[in-house]
This record gives sequence, structure tokens and C-alpha cells, in this order.
Amino acid sequence: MNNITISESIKYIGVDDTTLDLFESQYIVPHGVSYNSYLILDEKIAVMDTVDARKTKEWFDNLDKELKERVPDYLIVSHLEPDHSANIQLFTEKYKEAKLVLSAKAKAMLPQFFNIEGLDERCIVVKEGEELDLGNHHLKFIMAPMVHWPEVMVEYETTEKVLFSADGFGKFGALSHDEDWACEARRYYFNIVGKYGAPVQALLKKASTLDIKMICPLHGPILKDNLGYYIDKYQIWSSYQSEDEGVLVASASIHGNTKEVALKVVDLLKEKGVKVAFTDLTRDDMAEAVEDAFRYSKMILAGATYDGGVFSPMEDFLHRLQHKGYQNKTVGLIENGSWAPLANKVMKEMLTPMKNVTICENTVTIKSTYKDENQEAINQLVEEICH
Ligand SMILES: Cc1cc2nc3c(=O)[nH]c(=O)nc-3n(C[C@H](O)[C@H](O)[C@H](O)COP(=O)(O)O)c2cc1C
Repeated sequence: MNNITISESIKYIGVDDTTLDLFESQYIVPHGVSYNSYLILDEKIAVMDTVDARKTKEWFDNLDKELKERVPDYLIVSHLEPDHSANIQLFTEKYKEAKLVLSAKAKAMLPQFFNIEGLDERCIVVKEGEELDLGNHHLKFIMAPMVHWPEVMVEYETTEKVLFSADGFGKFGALSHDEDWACEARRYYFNIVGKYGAPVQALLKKASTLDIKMICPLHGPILKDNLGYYIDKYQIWSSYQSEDEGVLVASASIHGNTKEVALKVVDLLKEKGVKVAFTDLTRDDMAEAVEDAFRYSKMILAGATYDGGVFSPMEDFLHRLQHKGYQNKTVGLIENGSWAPLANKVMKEMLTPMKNVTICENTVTIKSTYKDENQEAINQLVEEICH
């Protein structure tokens, strides 16, 4: 177990997973991920969520070690996604007197995942603002529907002023791997929670009334210092403001000619002192491209024409941005085609329904390979996006 200290009474019993190939079967996690779980030891004992089925044994070992022969009274269920809920059934079978404490929606969904005997008697359904008395510790329940599932709730422990924030403030990366919080927290946020900005804003509003000394999320490090920094990031991200003035240049190129033009644009922007990120959508991590699209205020898309449409990695990227609620940005378009270039038309059609997305008037069309005669159009697009 990671040697993570929370307090005398609150223990970390989570686990690192450093061999997972893809989180949610789609996100690379080069430094793994942690499934966090906590134990509150008081007159009554509460376990705060379970972990993924990949780590059942390790989690029960951690729990046993901290319980020191005592028996839990409650399992608090914040979220039913299997990376946190997988061991609920086993827990109820091992601790037959323990109650599950959960939202009404979670109780309704529970039978979809498990077949728990005497479910009604085993559950304590809690509502907004209700409290559970553990002795010196008191858990106050705050509903957080659609952050990012409907049954989600978070818990505020009033004595030590700890917010158990479910997937909120979560991050990719195992706890054994020490790294900057923002990069992997941002990639996690926009790809997993990003669509649900309004529910996150609602939760932040409720949280702003609490005196929070520590945030214990279900993934990533326990946040103890400078909490304003993390909360500010969540305010920016969930309100779809751009975190940085700058341009993401994203290319989808089959044979490299479109990419070559995209890289020329990167150089031009850099010469102008603009903050630039570049992604090759055919090879780089798509989730990081999504993250950067939300992070920066502007974006230039460079796509090859493919079968009368746009090359599929670009199409995939734009679909993801649609799903995640991409908005409030300026976007420039570059296309390439050998006989009937159509990529700009298709990219424009995909961008137009998005909220408050302004498409630059200047566009660039390359016919197969870059020629000097293309430079003027490129310059004009770069000039427009810089203003
Ligand atoms: C399978 C396939 C389908 C294509 N479809 C079109 C098309 O519909 N219209 C067009 O103008 N070019 C089409 N092209 C040509 C490419 O868009 C063109 O060669 C472009 O220059 C490729 O840029 P790249 O070097 O960045 O890959 C197609 C190419 C391939 C391989």
C-alpha cells in the first residue's frame, strides 16, 4: 500500500494500478492510475468507496490492515462506475451487518450491477444535506448529479473539514508517480467530465459554502495545500473559459503534406510570439488533443480530404469535441486534396453547430503539396487568428 497519511482517524486504503493498458478502454495511462478509497475510524467506522475489480485482494488487505480486527459499519457509495464500485457485493457478503449509504439514484441502479441479498435493509438512502454521525466525525452528503453519472454524491466530513469529491478533482497517474497535477487532471477532466460543465458548476457553488481543508478524490493525489489553485482550475474548465491564450494546431495528414503545412503554421505563430501546441491526430494521444483544444483560446485544423470527406482522425477529433461541448473558441481551417478538396467544408459543417465557435474567414486550400503560391493564404489565416 502507498504510505499516504491523511489524519489520525482517516486512512488511505486505495490502490495503484500501473499495468492498466487503457482507462475506460480508451485513455492511455502511461503512469497508471490510482483507485482511491478511504477509511474513517471513529465510534462508527465508514469505508469511503471500493476500488476496481483488478485490485480486489489488495484493497481488502489494505482495509483489514487498517481495521485492526474492528468491523466497518458503513460503506459510503459515491459513484457506481465499476472502477470504484466493483467490490460492493463482496463487501456486503464479508460484512453482513454493514449498511450501504448512497443516493436514491445509486440505490435504484445498484441491482443493475449486483445481486445483494436483502438490499432494502442493507441500504441507508441519503438526501442533500443529510448527515451521518460517526462519533467525532460527521459526514454531510451533497448530491452531485451528472458529475459525471446521475447517482453521484460527494461527502463533507465536518470535523476535519475534508471533502470526499468522488471523481471531481481526479487525475490520471498512480500515486507512486510524482508529477505536476494540472496536466493529467486536465486530460482526465475534459475527456471524462468535460461534457458536464453545468453540473460541475452547481457542485462548485455548493462547495464554496464549505470550509474545506482537504480534498480526497477517487483518483490521484489527496489535495491538502493551496486548494484555491485546484478550485480555480475547475472553475475555468467547467465554465468553458480558455485557460491559456494560444493556438492548438491539429493536423490529420495521410502522406505528410498537410502536416508539413501545419508545421509551417506552427513556426509562423511562434515567430509572432504566440503560445502554440501541435498535435498529429494520426499518431498523438487523441485525449491530449481534446484537452489542448479546451485549454487554448484558438485552434487551427489542417485536414486532408478523404473519400469526399475529411480524413477520419480529424473527423473523430471533431466528434469528440462535439460530444464534450467544445465552445467559445476561434478556429481556422486548412485543407488538402488532390482532385476535389472538401475537408474545409466538412470541418466547417461539424464546427458550425458548436456554441460560440467563430470560424476564420480566411481559409487555406492546398492541392497535394505546398507551393510558394499558398504562402499568402497561410499568412492571412495566421494574421486573422492572431487578432
Ligand atoms: C483513400 C483516399 C481518398 C482520397 N479522397 C480524396 C477526395 O475525395 N478528394 C480529394 O481531393 N483528394 C482525395 N484524396 C487525396 C488526398 O486528399 C491528397 O492526396 C492530399 O494531398 C493528401 O495530403 P497528405 O499528404 O497530407 O496526406 C484521397 C486520398 C486517399 C488515400
